[in-house]
Amino acid sequence: MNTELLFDRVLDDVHQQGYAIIEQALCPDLTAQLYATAQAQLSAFSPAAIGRQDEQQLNSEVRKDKTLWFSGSCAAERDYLAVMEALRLTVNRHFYLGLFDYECHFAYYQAGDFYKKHYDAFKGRSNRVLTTVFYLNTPTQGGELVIYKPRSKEVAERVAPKAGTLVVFESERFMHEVLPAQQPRFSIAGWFRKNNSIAGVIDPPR
Ligand SMILES: O=C(O)CCC(=O)C(=O)O
Ligand SMILES: [Fe+2]
Repeated sequence: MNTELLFDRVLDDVHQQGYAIIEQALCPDLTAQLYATAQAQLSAFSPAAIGRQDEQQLNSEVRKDKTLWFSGSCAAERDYLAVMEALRLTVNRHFYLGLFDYECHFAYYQAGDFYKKHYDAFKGRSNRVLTTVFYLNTPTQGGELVIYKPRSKEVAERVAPKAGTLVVFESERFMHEVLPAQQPRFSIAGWFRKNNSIAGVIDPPR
């Protein structure tokens, strides 16, 4: 999909419903290169932490995936970041959200790994405005992303991870979870942030 069409669909769907789910969002070559990049660095992934730096904890009750922050050292990472930068500028032009940067990591869920219901941001406490999830492979079973309706226990969407699918949603509005993976599941989770700082500390630090 060309980026103009992609961005139009993200803008429309986020505007209308607060989230967008777009298949074949990036060219298959780039998706494959990102997948290869993630796999090549597998030994560098580490158990994901939850909470802010001062209170960061490993909580394997809540999430089991392993993550690796982008280093920008590979061409595929830089190409992905360039698309997200263009999306950031487009979103800012249309929604005046004042997004000032984007951070992302690879995530790897092995069979049995999950991420229980959570918000990526809490009203007034975080600077994460928009969440992005981009899937790098297509497990045939398990690992669905479940997005809940705002202030409700009802499911809004159940997304089967599929290589090339991009999901974007408003971080403060949508509770979501990752159901237990049954096969290896690779993705890139990212956040557009606004420039909040709490007690002079940019939040959230890595
Ligand atoms: O991988 C997904 O589908 C969502 C991951 C997620 O919710 C997160 O990393 O915060
Ligand atoms: Fe999340």
